[in-house]
Amino acid sequence: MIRFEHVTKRYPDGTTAVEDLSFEVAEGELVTLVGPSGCGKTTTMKMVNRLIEPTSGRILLNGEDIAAADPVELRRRIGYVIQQVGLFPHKTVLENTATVPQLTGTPKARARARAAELLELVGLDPAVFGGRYPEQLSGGQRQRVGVARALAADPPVLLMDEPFGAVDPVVRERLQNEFLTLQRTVRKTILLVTHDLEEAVRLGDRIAVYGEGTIEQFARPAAVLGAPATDYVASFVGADRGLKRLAVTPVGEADLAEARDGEVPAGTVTLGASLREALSALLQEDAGRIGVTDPDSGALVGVLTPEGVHRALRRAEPPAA
Ligand SMILES: Nc1ncnc2c1ncn2[C@@H]1O[C@H](COP(=O)(O)OP(=O)(O)OP(=O)(O)O)[C@@H](O)[C@H]1O
Repeated sequence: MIRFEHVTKRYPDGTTAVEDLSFEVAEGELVTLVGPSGCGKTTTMKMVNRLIEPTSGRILLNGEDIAAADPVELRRRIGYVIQQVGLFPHKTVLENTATVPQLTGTPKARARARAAELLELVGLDPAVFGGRYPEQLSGGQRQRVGVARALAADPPVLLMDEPFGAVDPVVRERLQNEFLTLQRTVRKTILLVTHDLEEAVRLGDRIAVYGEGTIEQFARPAAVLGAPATDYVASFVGADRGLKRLAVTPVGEADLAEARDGEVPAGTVTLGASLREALSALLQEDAGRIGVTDPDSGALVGVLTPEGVHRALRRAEPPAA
């Protein structure tokens, strides 16, 4: 779907931002680009929608060399979500979301109906939030509008640059989870830039770990955590791999104990929530057990205890390095 072939970008002052990059993102795949500041992630991404032109090499979108495409037409096929969401301050949430489809000729009523659906999809009730202005939203809500707006034009490809960067860790984790659920339905081809390894691991089907201007490892999250390809990746992944795994390991049915007769646990998480979320809920409960509910029906599926967390972590043990 997106294919980089020996792409190098040198800026006019001589800085080499990326060197000889080759990788491919499959259709419907979410690839995260992660690495320290200045390693070339944003440059990589902006070359896909031609905000930046490569010095050499080429980028193919669906087999077509993007250098031959009309940039405006190209950007219509590629959604772009950035950290500073860039909502129009004088337009309501609904108007912001409906902007692109309206620009491309969708009749106003239809664009708005679709915008309302998308707001619903990103967890914002259009009846409550549709009429608000961006300044009347929290940071997390603004980022959801940014995602809804990018999806409104229904582009097959999404570029996301630190899309959940501006919110606190708890909101961030919730947004990431919602986004993953959403991605299961919309199946866009996504390149997502982050400097946060946990985010990269949690969201990515595959991760590109950047060194300086080159990709050190391009692999599935479990492989990056469990079998770092180079010393650089190993040190970037860090010593606390076990803890990071909490964030990317979901609570599964096999980890649960049966609820006691008539038990109504005070704290709950949904099946599929991360172990980190579950552990955080567990630590707040004196009972040492929390309920786990079905994400669709809300019914109690079982209870999770610290032993269950341990079991889940062992189940998810990555391959030895
Ligand atoms: N217009 C420019 N002119 C010269 N050098 C640039 C330009 N834009 C970026 N660079 C340099 O290219 C390198 C890669 O920058 P890039 O923005 O791609 O990094 P990044 O990995 O996205 O960093 P961050 O996480 O800090 O956003 C850096 O050394 C940066 O200083």
